[in-house]
Amino acid sequence: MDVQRVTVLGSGSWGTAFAKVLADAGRDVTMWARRREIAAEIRDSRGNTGYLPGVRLPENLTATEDAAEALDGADAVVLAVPSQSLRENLTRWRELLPAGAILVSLAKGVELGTLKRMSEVIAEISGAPEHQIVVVSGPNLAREIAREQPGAAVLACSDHERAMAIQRATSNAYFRPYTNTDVVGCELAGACKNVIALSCGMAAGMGFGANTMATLITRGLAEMARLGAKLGADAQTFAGLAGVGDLVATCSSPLSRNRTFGERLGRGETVEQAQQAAGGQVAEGVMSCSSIRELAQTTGVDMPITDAMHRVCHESLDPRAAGAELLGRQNKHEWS
Ligand SMILES: NC(=O)C1=CN([C@@H]2O[C@H](COP(=O)(O)OP(=O)(O)OC[C@H]3O[C@@H](n4cnc5c(N)ncnc54)[C@H](O)[C@@H]3O)[C@@H](O)[C@H]2O)C=CC1
Ligand SMILES: O=C(CO)COP(=O)(O)O
Repeated sequence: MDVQRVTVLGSGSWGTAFAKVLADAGRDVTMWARRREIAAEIRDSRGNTGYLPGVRLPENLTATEDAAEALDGADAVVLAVPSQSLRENLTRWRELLPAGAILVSLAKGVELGTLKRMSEVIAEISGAPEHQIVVVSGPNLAREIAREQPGAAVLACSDHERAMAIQRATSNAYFRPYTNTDVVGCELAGACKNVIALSCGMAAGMGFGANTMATLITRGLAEMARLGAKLGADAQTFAGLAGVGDLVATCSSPLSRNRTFGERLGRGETVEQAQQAAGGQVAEGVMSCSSIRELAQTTGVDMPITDAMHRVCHESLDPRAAGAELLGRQNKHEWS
């Protein structure tokens, strides 16, 4: 199975950085951009300054605002739009997807309303079987990868051959992708860590230090892993790149949009103010805290940090009151 021609649908931060990873691994890449001027900038000036300032894109990467043109003849199609817009976007693209193309999901979220993981949404809308869908997860802050800082990722797919085809298509001097067959665990971990990063940002915004961060990261990991166990994920995944790896990167980096969003809330800004400051870029945890909370409630899993983030973001709970509530919960055994 050879993947040479790849289409990336979405030209935001991660879509562009991932397109560069593919191009630097020798693939021919065409990006689709919603805005004509972004497609023109990528094509003509080799940059996407709004999302990745200072990054020069390789010559074997081009862009168009025409989805049909972008998708023509693709061996693999990378879906690089925010989770809550994936259904709507994919519905417009589904007739254009080349038969048999591997569908690669970059989004980290759980759909509001349906509570579906992204690969489930992709299978439903595209009609593709699950073994044709590869999920990318791991500690992948787009700006670091676009600057060619060394990093790794997980490519999860029930079909090892397809995971390996995408592995070959993304391996380069600065990016090391590993394969994994635990699609459920990788997707849940990627979605949940954004919510925990919101909480860490919030704690930082309130002036708290390393102990508070480590507590939120560790107890966040515990609640993510509980949800994963309930939904059939492999426990090992949470100790790997998609679990603790992504959690540590996102919770501790000022480059994370989720952490930054939380930090603004912790400093006393409203959700609307934090949203405005994000300048149209997505902090997935703000929506996923609600869908993950509902998923936890319907499956009987205790996720107190996620519940608190939902109430801060959507029910006007004050971040300090949320912190006090988390500390005031009934005492318990660490692993109960
Ligand atoms: N930025 C990062 O470092 C990483 C992001 N991700 C995930 O990848 C997914 C995409 O993220 P980014 O590329 O960073 O997002 P972004 O906000 O930087 O870009 C989103 C792209 O999707 C397009 N788009 C199409 N329909 C849209 C809609 N209805 N609303 C908003 N944008 C729409 C935008 O025009 C833009 O090109 C997210 O689920 C994110 O969690 C995963 C790993 C790293
Ligand atoms: O998923 C990410 C890093 O792996 C990016 O996190 P943010 O969306 O918070 O920037």
